[in-house]
Amino acid sequence: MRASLIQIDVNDDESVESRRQRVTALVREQTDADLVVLPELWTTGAFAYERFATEAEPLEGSTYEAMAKAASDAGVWLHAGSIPERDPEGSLYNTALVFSPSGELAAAYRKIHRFGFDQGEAVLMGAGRELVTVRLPETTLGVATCYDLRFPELFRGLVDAGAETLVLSAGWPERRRAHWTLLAQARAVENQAFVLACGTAGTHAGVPQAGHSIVVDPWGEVLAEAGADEEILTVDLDPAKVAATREQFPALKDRLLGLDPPPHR
Ligand SMILES: NC(=O)CCC(=O)C(=O)O
Repeated sequence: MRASLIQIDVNDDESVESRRQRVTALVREQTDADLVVLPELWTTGAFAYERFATEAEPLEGSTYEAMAKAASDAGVWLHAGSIPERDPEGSLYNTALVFSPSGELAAAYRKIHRFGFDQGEAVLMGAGRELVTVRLPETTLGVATCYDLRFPELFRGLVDAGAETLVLSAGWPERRRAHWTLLAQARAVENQAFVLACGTAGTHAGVPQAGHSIVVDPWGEVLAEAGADEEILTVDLDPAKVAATREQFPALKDRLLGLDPPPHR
């Protein structure tokens, strides 16, 4: 299975419409990939809080339409990153969209853990409540967004729901890049799953982005890592490695919490 992570440069001096067109063209070029992944809130920028309300779209808005068409033009599964979604009642969500190779919406995931403590996304956006997995022919995706990376219980829930490839779109800042790499590897090792984590490059709203999108295998080995600038990171994965790792080193079967206590010896 070939995956391409498109680490987009998200800068304030490019308009949303220009970036949307540029990214659509990049996705359409990925005809050799099975799965294409984009970052979090790449239209506005994950830290451009003042633009969330003005740039918010209905679920089936301009970005949805462009990405659905790009997925079908390229014939790829497309995790289109996330959009600032405005629901019919007017509430905002940070919503990731996944399209099938025929351009159908396969899943929408509203980010569960919002970043900012008592400001920014945490107060502007509503919280998602549902875990989302997507069955592909080669693997099952578990979908998560940026700050979710810090919450291992979410990923364990995705694994319990059948996920073998954990896909994270992000707008992670440079100043916490060490956490990004460490946590991506930790999520892969503890869940014995692939982790595909796609971030942004550039600087928006005064926040330099980490870049360094990363692909980690179920043993925790880094298969590919981007640099700091806009880049397409392409990697070939063997989906059978998940089952092989879980069989050869069956740590997931030794979980005790939530199960019956071990018998007394
Ligand atoms: N957009 C985000 O969720 C940022 C997360 C972040 O900066 C962090 O967890 O650190």
